[in-house]
Amino acid sequence: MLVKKLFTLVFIRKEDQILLGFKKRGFGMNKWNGFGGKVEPNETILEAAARELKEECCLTVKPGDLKNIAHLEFTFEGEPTLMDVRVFSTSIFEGTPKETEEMRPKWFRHEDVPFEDMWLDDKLWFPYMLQGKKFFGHFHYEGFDKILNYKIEELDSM
Ligand SMILES: CSc1nc2ncnc(N)c2[nH]1
Repeated sequence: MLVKKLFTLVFIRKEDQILLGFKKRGFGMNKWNGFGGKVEPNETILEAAARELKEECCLTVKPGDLKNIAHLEFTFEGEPTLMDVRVFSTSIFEGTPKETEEMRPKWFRHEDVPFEDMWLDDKLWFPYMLQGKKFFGHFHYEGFDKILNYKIEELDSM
């Protein structure tokens, strides 16, 4: 039976750019990604998203300004884990992105998003996000470098 683990993933937008962070250690190391991580028992998902963003690139957002734009699930052949990733986005933030021990932040134009240095699934669902759509995606991996199958469904509301 699958063990579900809840994660947040935050994308900060500014005009025609999106903020990504280069992960310097831990899970997803050496990949560009959004900001986020685990949800602690004593916090809401929105509070966790705002906390991780601050910890990882020193930006401050109000939890209430985070819009839930996607729900992603990741499963892995032969593994009992289901990663339940709640994706949030906002263009309302305070501060300037700063490098931390965890992440090196950088603004990217949409056409310059470095998919070759990101999780394989990102190039499949980023277009939905960049076009302002809401969606559900499930990606079934074999290891971390092969997607056996996936589905993406647009949603009218989250
Ligand atoms: C383990 S598979 C995976 N793909 C991902 N894409 C974007 N952000 C993540 N945290 C991701 N994890």
